[in-house]
Amino acid sequence: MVSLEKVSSNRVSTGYLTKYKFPSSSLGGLSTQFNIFVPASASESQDASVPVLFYLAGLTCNEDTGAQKGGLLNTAGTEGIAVVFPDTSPRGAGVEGEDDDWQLGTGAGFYLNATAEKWKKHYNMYDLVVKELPEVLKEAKLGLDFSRWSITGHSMGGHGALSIYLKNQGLFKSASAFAPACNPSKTPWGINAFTNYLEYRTRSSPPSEWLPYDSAHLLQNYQGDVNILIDVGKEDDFLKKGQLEPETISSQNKKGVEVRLQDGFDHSYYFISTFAPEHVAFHAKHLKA
Ligand SMILES: N[C@@H](CCC(=O)N[C@@H](CSC=O)C(=O)NCC(=O)O)C(=O)O
Repeated sequence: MVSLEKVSSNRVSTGYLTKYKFPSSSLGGLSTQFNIFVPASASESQDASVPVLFYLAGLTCNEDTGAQKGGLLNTAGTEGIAVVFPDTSPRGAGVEGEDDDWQLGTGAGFYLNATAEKWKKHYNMYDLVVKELPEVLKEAKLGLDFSRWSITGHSMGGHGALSIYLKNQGLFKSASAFAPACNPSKTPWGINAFTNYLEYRTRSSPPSEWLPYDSAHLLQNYQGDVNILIDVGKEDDFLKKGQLEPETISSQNKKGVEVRLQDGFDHSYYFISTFAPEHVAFHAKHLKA
């Protein structure tokens, strides 16, 4: 039994946003924090259980960023969906250089399991999100139904949401992303992260060890139906700098994938909060089908 400690709780929308912390085995025993919004419908009757949406935030963010600025909770509340906001990396791992660069280390866990010696004890955000956190939440008996689970995220977190969805066929009902890094094995943030976090021996370019974390590659090789919604702002500086490459997804013309380019929007939470209600409604449709 994991010791889940309540840090704070705030009334919002139709329920409460509560912050918890617990020692994470995925993160080498380090304490990690997450926020969870639970709508009132989860506790109205003893056997009520609500569907779950995970929101994965981007570089330099933490468990508060999406909860406070994402604009997801009013629609989640009226739709009766719980929303979980994990942190973006371990904190205080003590790895040399982990606080030197905003694109690597603290705040930049890339939702993968590190295999390189230096990082592998603590930098396992993939296991935290996909395995450990759901188990901790099930044990806590908060009225969540993990047979109805969807995932979304922004930027690095959009990469996390799409790659986790595509790596785990059947686990999630739907995935969505705001300005995701779609092809990280070939774009600067991803190349930097994968070079550091992932041990690789292959001489291919990109190394084959990186491909299980590359959404464009995973979609290319995916057999079966998908439910994916992606929004990207046309005025996003990271789009212009080649970090996102949404055409590596849209050009595949897969049924069930919608990629929308939005006029005038940038990479910020103004963009995310504008489209967040539509993303929550998209997930609600699939979670309640
Ligand atoms: N400090 C950086 C910019 C960092 C940044 O823009 N982070 C984005 C996510 S980028 C991809 O994962 C973010 O969500 N920031 C939080 C916010 O509140 O906007 C720089 O120097 O460019």
